[in-house]
Amino acid sequence: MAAITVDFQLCFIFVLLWLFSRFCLSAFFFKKPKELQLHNGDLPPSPPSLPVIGHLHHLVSVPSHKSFQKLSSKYGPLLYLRAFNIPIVLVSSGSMAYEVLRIHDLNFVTRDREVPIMEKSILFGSFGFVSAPYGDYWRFMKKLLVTKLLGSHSLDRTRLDRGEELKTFRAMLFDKAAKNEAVDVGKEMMKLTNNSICRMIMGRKCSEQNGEAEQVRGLVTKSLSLVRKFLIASTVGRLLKKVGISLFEKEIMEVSQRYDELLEKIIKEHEENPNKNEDKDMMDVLLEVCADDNAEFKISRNQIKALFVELFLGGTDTSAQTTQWIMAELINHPEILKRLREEIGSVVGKTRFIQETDLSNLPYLQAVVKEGLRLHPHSPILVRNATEGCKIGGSYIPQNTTMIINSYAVMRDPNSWEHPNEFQPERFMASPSKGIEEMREQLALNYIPFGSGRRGCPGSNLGYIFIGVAIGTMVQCFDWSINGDKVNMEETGDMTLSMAHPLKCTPVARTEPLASS
Ligand code: HEM
Repeated sequence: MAAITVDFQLCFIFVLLWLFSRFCLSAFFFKKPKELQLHNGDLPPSPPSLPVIGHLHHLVSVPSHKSFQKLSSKYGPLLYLRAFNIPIVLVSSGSMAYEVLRIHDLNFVTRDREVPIMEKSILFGSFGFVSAPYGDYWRFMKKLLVTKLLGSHSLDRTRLDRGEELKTFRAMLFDKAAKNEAVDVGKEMMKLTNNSICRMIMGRKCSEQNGEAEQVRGLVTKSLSLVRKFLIASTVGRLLKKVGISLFEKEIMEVSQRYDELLEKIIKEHEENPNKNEDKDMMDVLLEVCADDNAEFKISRNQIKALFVELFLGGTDTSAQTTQWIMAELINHPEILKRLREEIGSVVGKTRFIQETDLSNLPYLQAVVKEGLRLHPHSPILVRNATEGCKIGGSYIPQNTTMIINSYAVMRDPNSWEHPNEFQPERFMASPSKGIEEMREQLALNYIPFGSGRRGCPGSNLGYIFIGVAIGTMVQCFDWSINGDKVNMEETGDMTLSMAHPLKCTPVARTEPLASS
C-alpha cells in the first residue's frame, strides 16, 4: 500500500483514534504478559494508575523530566509504570542509576529494541550509531570514535583547529563589544562547536569559507526541531504505518536528503584527493575502512553519513546550550564570576588569552562547568532497554522493560546533594573535609550529565573543552550587561533542556587586546 504523508493536525486526530482503538482492544483483550504475572510481587512499587491506559498520562506530560521528578519525590526512586501493557521503570536516584548504568551495564546497553521507524533515513534511521544495538557494528564504531576522534591523543592532534575557531569566536566578541551589540550566546556557541566539529571530522574539505559548515548548522537546527515529531512517529506512528500512514516522514526525509547530498559531495571530494599523510581526518579513516574488503567490520557509505549527522547533532547543541546556562548562572552570581576571573588571572596572567591547555590548571573553572552541567543537563532523560530480566534495588525488572533514567532528578536529589537547586561550584572542589576519593565516589554515583557505562557519552572530554574555553574567554576578556537585573532561568524543551528565553547579553571589553596568540 502506498504511504500517505499527513500534517500535524491530522496526526493529532489519528493519535486520538489510535488511543481509542487501543482502549477498546485493551479493555477486551488486555492480559499481563506471563513474566509479569510470575514476578508480580517483586516488581518495583507502582503509583496509582488509571484503568487501561495505566500511567500514560504521566508519560505524555511535558516537560517529562519535571513530571517524573514530581512522581519520584512522592512515590520513590524506582517505580514501575505502564502505558497500556507496556512496562516502563522510572529510575530517579543515584544509587539506582548506578545499578542500571554500571553494575548491570551489559544488560541495559541497548537503547531501543525496535528498528527505527524511518529505516532508510540518514537522520534518525537504521544506519545510525546512537540507536544501534550493542553488537559488532556498535563496538567497531565506538573503537574508531575513541581512537581517531574523541580520545585524548586525537584531541591533542586537532587542538590547533579548535584554537583557530576559538580565535574567531573571541574576535566576534571583541567586535560586538566595540559596536555595543548584544551577543546571542547560544547561536554564537553553535557556530564555534559546529565549525570545530566540521574541521575535526571533515578536515580540509569543510570550512566556513565555502559555506558547508553553515549548511550543516542550518540542518542541525532543523533536525533538532524534528526530534519530538520523530519520537511521536516512533511510538504511535508504528501502528499507523501498518495501515499505510506515515507520520512526519516527508519532513524528516527531506532533511535526510539534504544531509545526504551535502555529505555525498564531501565524500566525493575526499575520494578524489585521498590524504596519504599522517593527518587523516575522520572522513579519510572511515572511507579507507569502507573500501577495505579485509576490514574488521564492513561499513557502508550510509553508515558513515549517519554517524556524521549524529556527531553534528550530539556535539554541537549540547555544548552550546550548556555554555548558555552557565553564562546565565555567572551573570546572576557576580561573586562566583569574580572568583573565576581571579583564578583565570592568576593562572593565565594578563599577557595572553586563555587556551585549551590551561584548563587542567583551572580547578574552579572546571567546578563551574560541572555545576552548570549538574543543574542543567542537556539530555535530562536517558533511555535504556532490559535485554533480560534482572534485579535492581531488590525489585524484579522484567525482560524488555524500557528504563527511563531521570538524570535531572538524580542530579537534584536532596538526599545526595546539599541545597540541590543552588548554583554552588564549590561543591566540586576538593577540601580538607571532602577528599578527592570521596568526591570521585559521589560523582560516580550521582553525577550523570553524560550518562554512564558503555553507552555513556564518548564526547564528554570534547564537551568539557568546548565549554571550558568558551566560558574562560567570556570571563577573562569581558564584563557583561543584560536588560534587567537577573537573567530569566525558565526552562523549556522536553527531551532536551534549553533556556525558554535564550541568553542575550552585551560584552564590555575589560582587557586590553592582549597578545595576538
Ligand atoms: C556538553 C556536552 C555534551 C553532553 C551534555 C552530552 C550528553 C550525552 C548524553 C547524556 C548521552 C547519552 C548517554 C547515555 O545514554 O548514557 C550522550 C551520548 C552520545 N554523545 Fe554526547 N554529550 C555532549 C557532547 C558530545 C560531543 C562533543 C560529542 C561528539 C562530537 C558527543 C557524541 C555522543 C555520541 C556519539 C553519543 C552516543 C553514544 C552511544 O550510543 O554509544 N557528545 N551524550
